[in-house]
Amino acid sequence: MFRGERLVLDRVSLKMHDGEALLLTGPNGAGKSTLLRTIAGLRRPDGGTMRWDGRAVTDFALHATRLAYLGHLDALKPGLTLAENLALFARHGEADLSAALDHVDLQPLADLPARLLSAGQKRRAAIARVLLARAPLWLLDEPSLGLDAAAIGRLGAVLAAHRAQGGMVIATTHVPLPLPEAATLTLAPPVLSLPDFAA
Ligand SMILES: Nc1ncnc2c1ncn2[C@@H]1O[C@H](COP(=O)(O)OP(=O)(O)OP(=O)(O)O)[C@@H](O)[C@H]1O
Repeated sequence: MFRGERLVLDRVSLKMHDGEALLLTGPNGAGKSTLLRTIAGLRRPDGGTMRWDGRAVTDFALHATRLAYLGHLDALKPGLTLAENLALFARHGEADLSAALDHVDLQPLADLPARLLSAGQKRRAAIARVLLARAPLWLLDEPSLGLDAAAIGRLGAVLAAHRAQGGMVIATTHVPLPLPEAATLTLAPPVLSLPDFAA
């Protein structure tokens, strides 16, 4: 996988089964987010194959229905309330929305305009959105970023519940995450060459 002129990921291979979790680690610039976005179908690999249940992924619209992606941006509409924002993703009704808010302890803020949420509250809202997707594969880019200790505990609970139901989790992180028995894939530091600094 190239980013610009630079080969960022090369000969990376991974396999996941139901209920498993994988931590992507490595220094800044190693390609963790790039790998996660590639698995999410948001970037096309320059080489290699991605398979789901043994079949090459070619229909990326279908692939998108299998996963929930949590990136660095919160993607909340600032003028809508938290509940209105999440309702856009609650395909299984109000009870589902309410349960998701409970899981991240945001029920009391449901009617607050999203622009008034703190950074950690926005992160919790993004986790609620992941829950609402009801997808088997969760792709989480630094999910604990900005979360306080209590919120990290609740994140651990939702991750465990997801895996107990056969769900899979791939998460990038620079800090320990509440993901017991997760495998770890450590990406190598980026190789910087003179052309990287040119122009
Ligand atoms: N839009 C872009 N164009 C060119 N190169 C990019 C672009 N975005 C990222 N890169 C480069 O791709 C490499 C991998 O970036 P990536 O964001 O995947 O790393 P990361 O491991 O997630 O880093 P971090 O720990 O800082 O989040 C970096 O060297 C970065 O400079």
